[in-house]
Amino acid sequence: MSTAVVATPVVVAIDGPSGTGKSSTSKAVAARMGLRYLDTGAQYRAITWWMLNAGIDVDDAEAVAAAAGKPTIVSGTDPLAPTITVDGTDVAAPIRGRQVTGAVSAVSAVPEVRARITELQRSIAAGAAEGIVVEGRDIGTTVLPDADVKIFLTASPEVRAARRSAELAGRAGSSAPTAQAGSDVAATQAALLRRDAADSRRKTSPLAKAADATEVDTSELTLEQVIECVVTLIEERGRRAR
Ligand SMILES: Nc1ncnc2c1ncn2[C@@H]1O[C@H](COP(=O)(O)OP(=O)(O)O)[C@@H](O)[C@H]1O
Ligand SMILES: Nc1ccn([C@H]2C[C@H](O)[C@@H](COP(=O)(O)OP(=O)(O)O)O2)c(=O)n1
Repeated sequence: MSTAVVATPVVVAIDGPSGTGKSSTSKAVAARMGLRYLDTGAQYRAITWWMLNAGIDVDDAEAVAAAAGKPTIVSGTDPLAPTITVDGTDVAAPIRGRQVTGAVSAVSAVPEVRARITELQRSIAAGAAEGIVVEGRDIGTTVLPDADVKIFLTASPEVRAARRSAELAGRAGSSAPTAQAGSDVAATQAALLRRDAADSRRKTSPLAKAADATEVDTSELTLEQVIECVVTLIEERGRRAR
Protein backbone atom coordinates (compact mmCIF):
# COMPACT_ATOMS: atom_id res chain seq x y z
CA MET A 1 0.00 0.00 0.00
CA SER A 2 1.25 3.47 -0.92
CA THR A 3 1.49 6.03 1.90
CA ALA A 4 2.74 8.95 -0.15
CA VAL A 5 2.44 12.48 1.23
CA VAL A 6 2.58 15.39 -1.22
CA ALA A 7 4.70 18.35 -0.16
CA THR A 8 2.80 21.20 -1.86
CA PRO A 9 -0.99 21.64 -1.82
CA VAL A 10 -2.46 19.75 -4.71
CA VAL A 11 -5.96 20.18 -6.13
CA VAL A 12 -7.44 17.03 -7.65
CA ALA A 13 -10.68 17.01 -9.67
CA ILE A 14 -12.45 13.66 -10.04
CA ASP A 15 -15.53 13.62 -12.27
CA GLY A 16 -17.76 10.98 -13.80
CA PRO A 17 -21.24 9.52 -13.76
CA SER A 18 -22.90 7.65 -10.89
CA GLY A 19 -21.39 4.38 -9.69
CA THR A 20 -18.00 4.79 -11.32
CA GLY A 21 -16.30 4.93 -7.91
CA LYS A 22 -15.78 8.67 -7.46
CA SER A 23 -16.66 8.85 -3.75
CA SER A 24 -14.87 5.68 -2.63
CA THR A 25 -11.77 6.52 -4.66
CA SER A 26 -11.65 10.21 -3.70
CA LYS A 27 -12.04 9.53 0.03
CA ALA A 28 -9.34 6.85 0.03
CA VAL A 29 -6.89 8.89 -2.06
CA ALA A 30 -7.40 11.98 0.13
CA ALA A 31 -6.95 9.97 3.34
CA ARG A 32 -3.80 8.29 2.00
CA MET A 33 -2.22 11.53 0.76
CA GLY A 34 -3.19 13.81 3.65
CA LEU A 35 -5.62 15.89 1.57
CA ARG A 36 -9.12 17.22 2.33
CA TYR A 37 -12.13 15.73 0.52
CA LEU A 38 -15.25 17.35 -0.94
CA ASP A 39 -18.31 15.45 -2.21
CA THR A 40 -20.07 18.02 -4.42
CA GLY A 41 -22.91 15.60 -5.23
CA ALA A 42 -23.78 15.64 -1.52
CA GLN A 43 -24.14 19.45 -1.71
CA TYR A 44 -26.56 19.21 -4.65
CA ARG A 45 -28.42 16.48 -2.80
CA ALA A 46 -28.53 18.67 0.34
CA ILE A 47 -30.07 21.66 -1.45
CA THR A 48 -32.54 19.28 -3.11
CA TRP A 49 -33.48 17.84 0.30
CA TRP A 50 -34.10 21.39 1.56
CA MET A 51 -36.30 22.25 -1.47
CA LEU A 52 -38.40 19.11 -0.98
CA ASN A 53 -38.69 19.78 2.76
CA ALA A 54 -39.74 23.38 2.10
CA GLY A 55 -42.53 22.14 -0.20
CA ILE A 56 -41.01 23.73 -3.32
CA ASP A 57 -42.02 22.16 -6.64
CA VAL A 58 -38.63 20.95 -7.92
CA ASP A 59 -39.90 21.00 -11.52
CA ASP A 60 -40.65 24.71 -11.23
CA ALA A 61 -37.22 26.16 -12.14
CA GLU A 62 -38.28 29.71 -11.20
CA ALA A 63 -39.37 28.67 -7.72
CA VAL A 64 -36.15 26.69 -7.24
CA ALA A 65 -34.07 29.65 -8.46
CA ALA A 66 -35.86 32.07 -6.12
CA ALA A 67 -35.14 29.84 -3.11
CA ALA A 68 -31.57 28.84 -4.05
CA GLY A 69 -29.95 31.37 -1.70
CA LYS A 70 -31.95 30.42 1.40
CA PRO A 71 -30.42 27.26 2.91
CA THR A 72 -26.99 27.26 4.55
CA ILE A 73 -25.04 24.19 3.46
CA VAL A 74 -21.90 23.18 5.34
CA SER A 75 -19.57 20.39 4.17
CA GLY A 76 -17.03 18.80 6.53
CA THR A 77 -13.98 17.82 4.48
CA ASP A 78 -12.22 15.18 6.62
CA PRO A 79 -11.96 12.19 4.22
CA LEU A 80 -12.28 9.79 7.16
CA ALA A 81 -15.51 11.41 8.39
CA PRO A 82 -17.09 13.71 5.79
CA THR A 83 -20.21 15.54 6.97
CA ILE A 84 -23.02 17.57 5.42
CA THR A 85 -25.53 19.82 7.17
CA VAL A 86 -28.35 22.09 6.03
CA ASP A 87 -29.20 24.94 8.42
CA GLY A 88 -27.43 22.94 11.12
CA THR A 89 -29.30 19.65 10.50
CA ASP A 90 -27.24 16.54 9.69
CA VAL A 91 -28.67 15.34 6.34
CA ALA A 92 -26.08 12.65 5.49
CA ALA A 93 -28.69 9.87 5.60
CA PRO A 94 -31.82 11.46 4.06
CA ILE A 95 -29.94 12.86 1.05
CA ARG A 96 -29.30 9.25 -0.11
CA GLY A 97 -33.03 8.44 -0.22
CA ARG A 98 -35.07 7.73 -3.34
CA GLN A 99 -36.96 11.04 -3.22
CA VAL A 100 -33.80 13.16 -3.27
CA THR A 101 -32.14 10.93 -5.90
CA GLY A 102 -35.21 11.35 -8.13
CA ALA A 103 -35.26 15.15 -7.79
CA VAL A 104 -31.57 16.09 -7.70
CA SER A 105 -31.02 16.35 -11.48
CA ALA A 106 -33.87 18.87 -11.86
CA VAL A 107 -32.67 21.03 -8.96
CA SER A 108 -29.00 20.91 -9.99
CA ALA A 109 -29.87 21.99 -13.56
CA VAL A 110 -31.06 25.40 -12.30
CA PRO A 111 -28.33 28.02 -13.00
CA GLU A 112 -28.94 29.92 -9.72
CA VAL A 113 -28.42 26.67 -7.76
CA ARG A 114 -25.20 25.93 -9.65
CA ALA A 115 -23.87 29.48 -9.16
CA ARG A 116 -24.49 29.25 -5.39
CA ILE A 117 -22.99 25.77 -4.97
CA THR A 118 -20.05 26.46 -7.30
CA GLU A 119 -19.09 29.52 -5.24
CA LEU A 120 -19.24 27.42 -2.07
CA GLN A 121 -17.07 24.71 -3.66
CA ARG A 122 -14.45 27.21 -4.82
CA SER A 123 -14.21 28.79 -1.38
CA ILE A 124 -13.80 25.37 0.28
CA ALA A 125 -11.06 24.39 -2.21
CA ALA A 126 -9.29 27.74 -1.76
CA GLY A 127 -9.32 27.26 2.02
CA ALA A 128 -7.77 23.77 1.95
CA ALA A 129 -4.16 24.63 2.75
CA GLU A 130 -3.05 21.00 2.56
CA GLY A 131 -4.74 20.38 -0.81
CA ILE A 132 -8.03 18.70 -1.65
CA VAL A 133 -9.73 16.03 -3.75
CA VAL A 134 -13.02 17.36 -5.14
CA GLU A 135 -15.40 14.93 -6.81
CA GLY A 136 -18.46 15.63 -8.95
CA ARG A 137 -19.66 16.16 -12.52
CA ASP A 138 -18.22 19.55 -13.56
CA ILE A 139 -15.17 20.02 -11.34
CA GLY A 140 -12.50 19.73 -14.05
CA THR A 141 -14.52 21.70 -16.61
CA THR A 142 -16.10 24.51 -14.57
CA VAL A 143 -15.54 24.60 -10.82
CA LEU A 144 -11.75 24.16 -10.75
CA PRO A 145 -10.53 24.36 -14.38
CA ASP A 146 -6.98 24.96 -13.09
CA ALA A 147 -6.91 21.81 -10.93
CA ASP A 148 -3.44 20.17 -10.84
CA VAL A 149 -4.79 16.71 -11.66
CA LYS A 150 -8.04 15.93 -13.48
CA ILE A 151 -9.49 12.45 -13.67
CA PHE A 152 -12.67 11.27 -15.38
CA LEU A 153 -13.92 7.90 -14.13
CA THR A 154 -16.15 5.71 -16.31
CA ALA A 155 -17.60 2.19 -16.10
CA SER A 156 -20.19 0.25 -18.08
CA PRO A 157 -23.84 0.86 -17.15
CA GLU A 158 -24.17 -2.81 -16.11
CA VAL A 159 -21.24 -2.60 -13.69
CA ARG A 160 -22.39 0.74 -12.28
CA ALA A 161 -25.94 -0.54 -11.71
CA ALA A 162 -24.65 -3.72 -10.05
CA ARG A 163 -22.44 -1.68 -7.70
CA ARG A 164 -25.19 0.78 -6.78
CA SER A 165 -27.75 -2.01 -6.23
CA ALA A 166 -25.35 -3.93 -4.00
CA GLU A 167 -24.73 -0.75 -2.02
CA LEU A 168 -28.47 -0.04 -1.63
CA ALA A 169 -29.18 -3.69 -0.69
CA GLY A 170 -26.39 -3.55 1.89
CA ARG A 171 -27.86 -0.38 3.36
CA ALA A 172 -31.31 -2.02 3.52
CA GLY A 173 -29.79 -5.08 5.22
CA SER A 174 -30.56 -7.75 2.56
CA SER A 175 -28.05 -10.51 1.75
CA ALA A 176 -28.34 -13.38 -0.84
CA PRO A 177 -29.09 -12.54 -4.52
CA THR A 178 -32.76 -13.18 -5.51
CA ALA A 179 -34.98 -12.72 -8.59
CA GLN A 180 -36.20 -9.52 -6.91
CA ALA A 181 -32.57 -8.37 -6.71
CA GLY A 182 -32.22 -8.96 -10.49
CA SER A 183 -35.16 -6.70 -11.27
CA ASP A 184 -33.81 -4.16 -8.78
CA VAL A 185 -30.54 -4.03 -10.75
CA ALA A 186 -32.48 -3.43 -13.99
CA ALA A 187 -34.54 -0.66 -12.36
CA THR A 188 -31.40 0.87 -10.84
CA GLN A 189 -29.69 0.82 -14.25
CA ALA A 190 -32.67 2.52 -15.92
CA ALA A 191 -32.78 5.24 -13.22
CA LEU A 192 -29.03 5.74 -13.42
CA LEU A 193 -29.10 6.15 -17.22
CA ARG A 194 -31.99 8.63 -16.94
CA ARG A 195 -29.96 10.69 -14.46
CA ASP A 196 -26.81 10.50 -16.68
CA ALA A 197 -28.86 11.82 -19.62
CA ALA A 198 -30.36 14.69 -17.59
CA ASP A 199 -26.97 15.61 -16.07
CA SER A 200 -25.22 15.47 -19.48
CA ARG A 201 -27.87 17.44 -21.39
CA ARG A 202 -28.43 20.36 -19.04
CA LYS A 203 -27.27 23.75 -20.37
CA THR A 204 -25.24 24.93 -17.37
CA SER A 205 -22.01 22.99 -16.71
CA PRO A 206 -23.18 19.53 -17.76
CA LEU A 207 -21.49 16.26 -16.79
CA ALA A 208 -18.48 16.21 -19.13
CA LYS A 209 -14.87 15.11 -19.34
CA ALA A 210 -12.43 18.05 -19.39
CA ALA A 211 -10.19 18.00 -22.48
CA ASP A 212 -7.12 17.65 -20.23
CA ALA A 213 -8.56 14.98 -17.90
CA THR A 214 -7.22 11.42 -17.77
CA GLU A 215 -10.02 8.91 -18.36
CA VAL A 216 -9.96 5.74 -16.26
CA ASP A 217 -12.43 2.94 -17.05
CA THR A 218 -13.04 1.22 -13.69
CA SER A 219 -15.28 -1.59 -15.01
CA GLU A 220 -12.59 -4.26 -14.73
CA LEU A 221 -10.59 -2.73 -11.87
CA THR A 222 -10.85 -3.34 -8.15
CA LEU A 223 -11.31 -0.27 -5.95
CA GLU A 224 -7.72 -0.70 -4.72
CA GLN A 225 -6.44 -0.66 -8.33
CA VAL A 226 -8.35 2.55 -9.05
CA ILE A 227 -6.95 4.17 -5.88
CA GLU A 228 -3.38 3.16 -6.84
CA CYS A 229 -3.90 4.53 -10.35
CA VAL A 230 -5.08 7.92 -9.06
CA VAL A 231 -2.29 8.11 -6.43
CA THR A 232 0.25 7.42 -9.20
CA LEU A 233 -1.21 10.16 -11.41
CA ILE A 234 -0.99 12.66 -8.52
CA GLU A 235 2.59 11.63 -7.68
CA GLU A 236 3.63 11.92 -11.34
CA ARG A 237 2.13 15.42 -11.50
CA GLY A 238 4.02 16.33 -8.29
CA ARG A 239 7.34 15.10 -9.77
CA ARG A 240 6.78 17.10 -13.00
CA ALA A 241 6.03 20.25 -10.96
CA ARG A 242 9.29 20.04 -8.95
N1 LIG B 1 -13.58 -0.46 -8.67
C1 LIG B 1 -14.61 -0.90 -7.94
N2 LIG B 1 -14.90 -2.20 -7.88
C2 LIG B 1 -15.95 -2.66 -7.18
N3 LIG B 1 -16.81 -1.87 -6.47
C3 LIG B 1 -16.55 -0.56 -6.48
C4 LIG B 1 -15.46 0.00 -7.21
N4 LIG B 1 -15.49 1.35 -7.03
C5 LIG B 1 -16.55 1.60 -6.23
N5 LIG B 1 -17.18 0.46 -5.90
C6 LIG B 1 -18.41 0.34 -5.07
O1 LIG B 1 -19.46 0.83 -5.89
C7 LIG B 1 -20.39 1.60 -5.13
C8 LIG B 1 -20.49 3.00 -5.73
O2 LIG B 1 -19.23 3.65 -5.57
P1 LIG B 1 -19.13 5.21 -5.32
O3 LIG B 1 -17.73 5.48 -4.92
O4 LIG B 1 -20.21 5.68 -4.40
O5 LIG B 1 -19.40 5.77 -6.80
P2 LIG B 1 -19.82 7.23 -7.29
O6 LIG B 1 -19.35 8.19 -6.24
O7 LIG B 1 -19.12 7.41 -8.59
O8 LIG B 1 -21.30 7.21 -7.45
C9 LIG B 1 -19.87 1.58 -3.69
O9 LIG B 1 -20.56 0.60 -2.97
C10 LIG B 1 -18.40 1.22 -3.83
O10 LIG B 1 -17.91 0.52 -2.72
N1 LIG C 1 -20.54 18.57 -9.48
C1 LIG C 1 -21.77 18.03 -9.47
C2 LIG C 1 -22.07 16.93 -8.62
C3 LIG C 1 -23.35 16.41 -8.65
N2 LIG C 1 -24.29 16.99 -9.43
C4 LIG C 1 -25.69 16.54 -9.42
C5 LIG C 1 -26.01 15.57 -10.53
C6 LIG C 1 -26.05 14.22 -9.84
O1 LIG C 1 -26.99 13.35 -10.46
C7 LIG C 1 -26.45 14.58 -8.43
C8 LIG C 1 -26.01 13.64 -7.33
O2 LIG C 1 -24.60 13.47 -7.40
P1 LIG C 1 -23.88 12.27 -6.63
O3 LIG C 1 -22.42 12.40 -6.92
O4 LIG C 1 -24.30 12.25 -5.21
O5 LIG C 1 -24.51 11.04 -7.35
P2 LIG C 1 -24.12 9.53 -7.20
O6 LIG C 1 -23.92 9.27 -5.73
O7 LIG C 1 -22.85 9.34 -8.00
O8 LIG C 1 -25.25 8.79 -7.77
O9 LIG C 1 -25.95 15.88 -8.19
C9 LIG C 1 -23.98 18.03 -10.27
O10 LIG C 1 -24.84 18.51 -11.00
N3 LIG C 1 -22.72 18.54 -10.27
